[in-house]
Amino acid sequence: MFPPITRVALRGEAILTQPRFNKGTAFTAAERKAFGLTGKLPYRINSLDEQCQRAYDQLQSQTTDIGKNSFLQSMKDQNWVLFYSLLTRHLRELIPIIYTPTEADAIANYSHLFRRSEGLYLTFPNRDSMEEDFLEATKGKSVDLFVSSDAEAILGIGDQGVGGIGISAAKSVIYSLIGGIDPSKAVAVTLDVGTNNENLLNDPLYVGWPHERIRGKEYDDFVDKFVQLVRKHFPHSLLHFEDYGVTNAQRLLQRYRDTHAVFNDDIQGTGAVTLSTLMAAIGVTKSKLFDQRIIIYGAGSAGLGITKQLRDAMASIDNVPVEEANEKFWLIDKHGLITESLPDVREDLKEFVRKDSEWEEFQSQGDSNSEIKLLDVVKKIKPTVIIGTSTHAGGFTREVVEAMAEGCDRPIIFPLSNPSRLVEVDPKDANDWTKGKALLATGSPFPPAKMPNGKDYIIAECNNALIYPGLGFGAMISQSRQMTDTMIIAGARRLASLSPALKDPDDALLPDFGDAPSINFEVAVAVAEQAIEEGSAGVDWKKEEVREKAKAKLWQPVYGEYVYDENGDR
Ligand SMILES: NC(=O)C1=CN([C@@H]2O[C@H](COP(=O)(O)OP(=O)(O)OC[C@H]3O[C@@H](n4cnc5c(N)ncnc54)[C@H](O)[C@@H]3O)[C@@H](O)[C@H]2O)C=CC1
Ligand SMILES: CC(=O)C(=O)O
Ligand SMILES: [Mg+2]
Repeated sequence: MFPPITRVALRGEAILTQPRFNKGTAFTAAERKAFGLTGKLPYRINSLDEQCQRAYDQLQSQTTDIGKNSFLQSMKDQNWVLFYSLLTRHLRELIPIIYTPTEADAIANYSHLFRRSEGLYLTFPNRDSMEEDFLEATKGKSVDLFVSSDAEAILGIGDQGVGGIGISAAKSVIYSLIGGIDPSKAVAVTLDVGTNNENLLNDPLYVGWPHERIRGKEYDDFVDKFVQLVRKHFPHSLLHFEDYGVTNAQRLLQRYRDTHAVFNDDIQGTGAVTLSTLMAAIGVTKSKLFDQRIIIYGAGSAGLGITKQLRDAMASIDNVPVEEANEKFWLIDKHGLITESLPDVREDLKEFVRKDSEWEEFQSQGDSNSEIKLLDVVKKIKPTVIIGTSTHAGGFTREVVEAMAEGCDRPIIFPLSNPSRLVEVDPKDANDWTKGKALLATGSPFPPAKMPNGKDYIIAECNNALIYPGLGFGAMISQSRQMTDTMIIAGARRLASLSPALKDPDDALLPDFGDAPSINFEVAVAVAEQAIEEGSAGVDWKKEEVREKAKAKLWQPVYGEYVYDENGDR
């Protein structure tokens, strides 16, 4: 339960400008007296409902999504309970404003929209004072969660330099809104190691470090200094990595995952939510994971994370050797199908490289035309599943989709690139071109498509936000020292079990985003139960106790009663 009484050491202007404690017109008469606020507020005392109504009316007067995003950003700077209450009451409507797709525009325009600090800015030229900066930002806090980004690959919009704080802050808000994590225990961090985005470097108003990205040992040492500060000062916290460039993302996860509870959302979160969605889809097609032939279009962080997650699940659920499961994947990147003879293939893709001998008819065409294109692969292998994580808008052309539909009864098509404008195929088109047979999920929200029988087909939102808050909350409440693969699979299986398509095959593959809080709670329970069962947990709970304990730890946006105490919180 929310603590009924909070002891607060701030008075007057100081409490009104502290968003964690500010209640605005909802301060009671007794609180106004105790905190020196009687002359600082108008007479009428409002309820939270009334405040939400007023804030919602004000929000509606904003005519653009980016205007609404800025308005909500200001609200977050003023009053957390009101901000999160308003979002909770209008979840489906407002998540796209504070997250994908609108947040992508806010990040791209970060230096022009800048109003005030959103978290911890660790900047390469200030590396010598990193510990002081870190301690200043975390002073007096018991931090459970750090959400960090170096902004090299923000959503599908690439390198955004210091604007990366926007994705850390948005992901952190989702943790509180959907995952029930107390926002006072979370810190959003940007590691500003420069940017290679020419537009930002040439922008006189750019507020980040205007320098090309540092690489190699200097980069590694800088990140390591940050990770070691997290480990030293908050050994039980979860460290979330978001939107790092593909090479660093994989390396950092491998480097730290045995020593701290680290989590890469693009790799592990996306892998998990896609596994859940695919499990729901194969429930409809009544087939096994191992029966699938899967094309991954865009072999970056998300593409490879999904591939490995699906491969591991295939191996464990269908009990097949990993090498055999690897054979079920065809990875395509910007130079076509990844085959033995393709130059400069990343080391981490090597397990999934296809043999040249299987593709000779395409490779004999010579030089640059020898790229093996998506359509070639679709025609030859007749995939049952095609997943897009390429940022290539429209990459799943009509020809591709129709060719796929010729090769299988219910094509499973997940164009997952964000924001919406980068989707590989508009789900409405994929639905029309397959005459309503495709089983669809996208990364950003899309309106329903019309089935041939006139009914709406709801497009599932296969976005890691439907699962990562629960994965994180589960790991945190169980005080797990690691986020293990088995904990992630437990969360993914729980999410899959909640799919509406299990009851009605014409229904959405995933639960509605409006239900994300209760869905993520179920995920968290599954993760914590698994952590206890396998011995990863730091708490000595019994599995049967997890649900009740988790409920008691959920943060909720409601006003508690405040008492002035000079030794209280500030
Ligand atoms: N729905 C979800 O939950 C998530 C969606 N995503 C989305 O997936 C996309 C990729 O994100 P990351 O993997 O983090 O980026 P990334 O930069 O690591 O990967 C993108 C990959 O696509 C490849 N690519 C670019 N153009 C291509 C083309 N024309 N054909 C084939 N491949 C091409 C790139 O070479 C790169 O390997 C983004 O749009 C992102 O928003 C990412 C994470 C989660
Ligand atoms: C959803 C997400 O993490 C991404 O698009 O990068
Ligand atoms: Mg991401």
